[in-house]
Amino acid sequence: MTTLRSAPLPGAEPLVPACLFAPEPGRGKDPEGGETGHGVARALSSKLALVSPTGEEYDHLLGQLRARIDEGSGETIYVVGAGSDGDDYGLDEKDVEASAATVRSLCEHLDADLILLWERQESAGSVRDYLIRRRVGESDFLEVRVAVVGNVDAGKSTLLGVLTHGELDNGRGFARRKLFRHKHEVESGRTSSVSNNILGFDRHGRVVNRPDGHGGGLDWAEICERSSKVVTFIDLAGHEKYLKTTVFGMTGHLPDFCMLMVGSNAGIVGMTKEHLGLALALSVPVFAVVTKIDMCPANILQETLRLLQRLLKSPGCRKIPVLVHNKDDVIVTALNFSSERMCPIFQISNVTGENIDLLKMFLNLLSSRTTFRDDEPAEHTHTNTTYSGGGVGTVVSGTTLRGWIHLNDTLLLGPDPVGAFIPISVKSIHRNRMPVKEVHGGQTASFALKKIKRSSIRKGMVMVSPHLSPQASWEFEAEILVLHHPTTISPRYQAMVHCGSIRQTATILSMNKDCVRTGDKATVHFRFIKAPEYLHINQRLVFREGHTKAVGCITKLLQTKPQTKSQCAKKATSQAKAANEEAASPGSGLPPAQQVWRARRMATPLTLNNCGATFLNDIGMISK
Ligand SMILES: Nc1nc2c(ncn2[C@@H]2O[C@H](COP(=O)(O)OP(=O)(O)OP(=O)(O)O)[C@@H](O)[C@H]2O)c(=O)[nH]1
Repeated sequence: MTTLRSAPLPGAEPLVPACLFAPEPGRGKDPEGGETGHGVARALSSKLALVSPTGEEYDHLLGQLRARIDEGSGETIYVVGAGSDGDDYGLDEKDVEASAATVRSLCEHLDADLILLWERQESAGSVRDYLIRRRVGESDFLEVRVAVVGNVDAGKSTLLGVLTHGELDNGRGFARRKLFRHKHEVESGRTSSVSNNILGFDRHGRVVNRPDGHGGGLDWAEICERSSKVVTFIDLAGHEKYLKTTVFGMTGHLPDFCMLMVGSNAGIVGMTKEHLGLALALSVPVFAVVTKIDMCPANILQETLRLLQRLLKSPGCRKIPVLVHNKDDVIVTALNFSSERMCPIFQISNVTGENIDLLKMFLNLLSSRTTFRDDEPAEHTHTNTTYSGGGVGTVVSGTTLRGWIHLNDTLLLGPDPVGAFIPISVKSIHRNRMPVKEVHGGQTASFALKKIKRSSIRKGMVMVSPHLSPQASWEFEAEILVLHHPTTISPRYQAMVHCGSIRQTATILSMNKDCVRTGDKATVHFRFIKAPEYLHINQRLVFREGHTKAVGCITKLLQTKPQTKSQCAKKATSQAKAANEEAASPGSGLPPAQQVWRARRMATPLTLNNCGATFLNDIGMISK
């Protein structure tokens, strides 16, 4: 059992090693009759392994399952009746029941729930897939973050409305109305900001969210209380106008996975490739959802699927697209999804509800990619700040990257404009609006802070354990790859750096080449223009300005010492002067090359279709 069911897909790595054993006579003994580890290992690989294990074998199983649950951030998929020793898959009814009883007993030992996902018939009998999920208390739940991207009108907000409010769409924007936050979004039907929506699954894998009608809807805290897993969707804008916000959503909200939405009638248009490229650059595993199959002629749907698969297989992408048709496909793709190469494709309709169940099942099987260790010092990044009345004060929200944060902990908040960190105390903690006493790495949370002004908090700030002795950097070195730039990039060029939740303009001070063009790689020395930031080596970054895009990785942190007060005052004066000049004559303060670029950009407004294709062509994602 616990092998990757059926043949692994080409190039996909099995999620778990083959294992498990059977208590056949002589198993686990060498020819002289002595016990051997090798014998147990061989036994572990048989499909009969769980039928009636010996004490030693049971302990092995327990250890193995515990390790796999830890590795899977609290859950794993277990296959009963399929060994890796070459025997035909399947067990007769008696053996399958005996194996299920063993798995149930293992789960009880580990305080985990056992959910039967699917039973199928193979040549030698039944094979069962189980989801095993560690039980969590009422105030805890497993968390997975999914960024939702795709071109405008692909049906992103509508799908989230359908999933999280349990009501189908009418094809004219009914479902998305429940999600929009701004009046102009309701009027235009376009998402402009990053918004979060949650979908809860209970311990039996059933959806917790309920339709709103007749007072049946649940608020976020109620959903979280009743869920053992909560999928948080980060709904991002499809329109190019809001690309800056969408890039921030992808880098700052640290999604575990990316759901790429494609309207079957429109096909691979506009920002689809741009968003896919962004997910690839940030190494976020992608699954695709093709919507509107209810209204799309069969030949157009097939053409969209063909182009999507071609795009995913192309050299720049190197994914393995798999069309998901049934529960079996869902389990196989979920098992292999963490390999990053597999890309399941769902075909759904928000109006008829076709295949929405398969998508929900898949979402329930996704596990967080954040590995978490108990002994790491705490680190939390901020993506949002609000002020709450009623004595609550300033509330910051974001993702805890490492360690534990408890109520009343004292942490260091920073960096401020001069790179300093100040001690703060955590007054209250909420996860998805549910009050909790602590959070750990991989979880999103909001913290109410004592004696902190809202104006002193900005995006990109962190809250870290004092043990980390944090230092902010004005300058850093990064290896970058230019995905698209109309001319050349050279020193003194400025653009926005997105790095985690940091979003700040930086200047190129120097590079290991005179200039770089589309497709070039370079080692670049950057300097932030406004404030130093808290960075890590190996952190991914996106560097962009208009159509210019580069991706990279931080290789060196430079100038970490805070500046002196006089340096700061001097800088503030020169910045104020530059701002006045810019206001009087826009663009005049830029280096000459950028002035030309700016003038050209002003003259040619961005169009929907020119950006994404060029971008992926540049990185060879479209095979010519
Ligand atoms: N017939 C049909 N219409 C759909 C389906 N999904 C979405 N729609 C309609 O398509 C339109 C666009 O859907 P949205 O959810 O606003 O698209 P979006 O991708 O969120 O667009 P932005 O927020 O601007 O990025 C709405 O009128 C929906 O009712 C579907 O599966 N079938």
